[in-house]
Amino acid sequence: MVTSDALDPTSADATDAATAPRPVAVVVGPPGAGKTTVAAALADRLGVPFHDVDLAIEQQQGRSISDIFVDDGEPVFRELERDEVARALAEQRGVLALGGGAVMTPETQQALKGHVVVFLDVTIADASRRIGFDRSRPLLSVNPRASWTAMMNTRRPTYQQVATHRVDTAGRTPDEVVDAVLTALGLTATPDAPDAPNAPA
Ligand SMILES: Nc1ncnc2c1ncn2[C@@H]1O[C@H](COP(=O)(O)OP(=O)(O)OP(=O)(O)O)[C@@H](O)[C@H]1O
Ligand SMILES: O=C(O)C1=C[C@@H](O)[C@@H](O)[C@H](O)C1
Ligand SMILES: [Mg+2]
Repeated sequence: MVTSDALDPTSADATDAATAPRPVAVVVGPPGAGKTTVAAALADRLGVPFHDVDLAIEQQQGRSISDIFVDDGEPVFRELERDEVARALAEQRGVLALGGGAVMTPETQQALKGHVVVFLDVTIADASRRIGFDRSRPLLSVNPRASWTAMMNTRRPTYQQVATHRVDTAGRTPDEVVDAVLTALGLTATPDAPDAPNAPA
């Protein structure tokens, strides 16, 4: 399990309202930062559950995020997202990945206060290599590189404001990013988690 008592989801204080159990970490950042990939790998290393808000919305709605944007428009998606983030922050005890734009909703900025929030930083060069800008990202379907850059310029101050930790992903593999997150949070992987480097054979 995690080594920091303050962040241990199974700590004895878990029932105390003042120290209510929370996600070990909430991962934020723009499309292509690697939120889903890194949050899942981090959860594996720590031996805690992984929860992705984008995936949860798609499962709950029974349709893709692209379809929600096309059928109902972005404002409806943002309401669904706001509600799912609030639910996940209240219920999840593992590692949580938010959608790229979730932090721009004021209620979500408020809800993130007091949580451990990791901003995965990335440049346009790495983001475009990673995601290839296919049609599955509705906000990046026209002029993807220019749109991503404008989006990141607008959002960067908010990512920085909501985050308690920033981890640079440039030139790092997902496993190396996980190492950097663990170091930033002062945590070590649980030895018996299946993907821990020191897991028993
Ligand atoms: N550090 C990394 N180095 C190289 N490739 C990566 C890295 N992190 C993620 N990837 C790859 O980049 C792609 C996008 O990653 P991922 O879906 O995790 O990003 P995301 O931040 O969750 O994006 P979105 O906001 O669209 O959900 C995936 O194919 C993943 O394997
Ligand atoms: O950056 C964004 O605004 C988005 C990112 C994705 O994670 C999805 O939440 C959706 O495509 C919107
Ligand atoms: Mg994702």
